[in-house]
Amino acid sequence: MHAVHFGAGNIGRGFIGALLYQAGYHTTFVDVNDSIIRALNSEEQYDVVLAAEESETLTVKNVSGINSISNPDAVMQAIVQADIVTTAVGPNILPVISELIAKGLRERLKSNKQSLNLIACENMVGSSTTLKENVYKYLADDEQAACADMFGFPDAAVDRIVPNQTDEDILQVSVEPYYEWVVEQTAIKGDRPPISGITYVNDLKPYIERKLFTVNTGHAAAAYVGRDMGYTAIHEAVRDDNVQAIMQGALQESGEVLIQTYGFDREEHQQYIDKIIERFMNPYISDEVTRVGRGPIRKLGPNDRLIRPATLYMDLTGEAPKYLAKTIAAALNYHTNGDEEAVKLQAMIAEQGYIRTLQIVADLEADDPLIDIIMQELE
Ligand SMILES: NC(=O)c1ccc[n+]([C@@H]2O[C@H](COP(=O)([O-])OP(=O)(O)OC[C@H]3O[C@@H](n4cnc5c(N)ncnc54)[C@H](O)[C@@H]3O)[C@@H](O)[C@H]2O)c1
Ligand SMILES: O=P(O)(O)OC[C@@H](O)[C@@H](O)[C@H](O)[C@H](O)CO
Repeated sequence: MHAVHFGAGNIGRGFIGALLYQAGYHTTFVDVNDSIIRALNSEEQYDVVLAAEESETLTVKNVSGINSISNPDAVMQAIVQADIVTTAVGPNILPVISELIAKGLRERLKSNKQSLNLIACENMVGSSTTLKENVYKYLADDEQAACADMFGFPDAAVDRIVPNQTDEDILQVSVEPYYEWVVEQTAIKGDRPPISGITYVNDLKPYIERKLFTVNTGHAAAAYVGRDMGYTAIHEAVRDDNVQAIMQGALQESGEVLIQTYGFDREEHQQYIDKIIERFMNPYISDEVTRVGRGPIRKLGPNDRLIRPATLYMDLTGEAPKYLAKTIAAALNYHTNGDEEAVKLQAMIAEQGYIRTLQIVADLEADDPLIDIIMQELE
């Protein structure tokens, strides 16, 4: 079996690649980072190290790589032959890889009559659906119709904390032991990919929203409030009582939204929150606040981990989402020169002020009450 995976980064190598290997696939990683691609082709394997008191190492074999900038034709051919295509490149990169995927699918329609599933493993609601919409922009109407018959784009939720890597072996990845990969089975074409680590569900929405509005909401609170208070690592930030109080408060608010929307059991949801906070505290992982806070404009988007639960909380309870608002305020104050979006956000604020910037990035109406609530917290 052959897998093509776009994005040989932290989660690509540390999670998806590992599960594909364990399921018996040869994985061709597609990336623009030439050092990683060269290393994959020369080593043909890499280590995934579980960051825990009793560390374990899995050697992921049967891997190779293609640089999509220098060898796009090889990527197209790999898509023609593939049994599954996955991505973990970041939501902003999905439009960038879509043209090449469209070319690969067009080529495949001519010679390979097997169905294919393409699963985007990005932290967003509707990642594979977004990939599909972008891929279809490059296909004519008749090609789209043929693709709709043959190719599935099941949405997915992926959860495993994989920090930026520091080992001198550029392929080695240190990961937390926990993982969850949930895939929407109703959108699958042909047989379900035989990957034992995947949980197939009929309705993905509760799973992706529970993950995004708990793991990622809590993580964002720790990162933005932690950064504001001078912390560099997540496990240190979450040990600060002030950070902890805001993060816990934000998770109670997003939890209320999830419980009211999906009918989750209150006690079980609290256990889910507690487990996640324990994961953030893992002393064997050093996760930088700048990785977790990366892309603040994306994270302040209307459907992302902060604005969406805050809006729903107001709608459902009629109350102010005080702790989510504190986190959003900290996100608006997020400064770091190494992050293009953080620099852009601060330039927008300097030029247009907080209120207008928030309206633009969060797509809020000028009279949305959330704006005032956030501004009060900002002060
Ligand atoms: N790291 C985590 O803890 C984690 C967990 C769950 C989900 N995710 C999601 O996985 C995705 C990737 O995150 P990450 O942490 O692995 O980031 P990362 O930066 O480590 O990896 C992204 C990879 O994509 C590559 N890339 C960039 N442009 C590309 C292009 N045009 N074609 C092919 N490859 C390209 C980069 O070179 C990099 O290797 C994001 O959507 C993230 O939200 C991450
Ligand atoms: O990947 P992002 O930028 O959407 O979010 C940063 C982290 O919260 C995220 O990568 C988590 O580590 C991951 O979602 C855990 O499953």
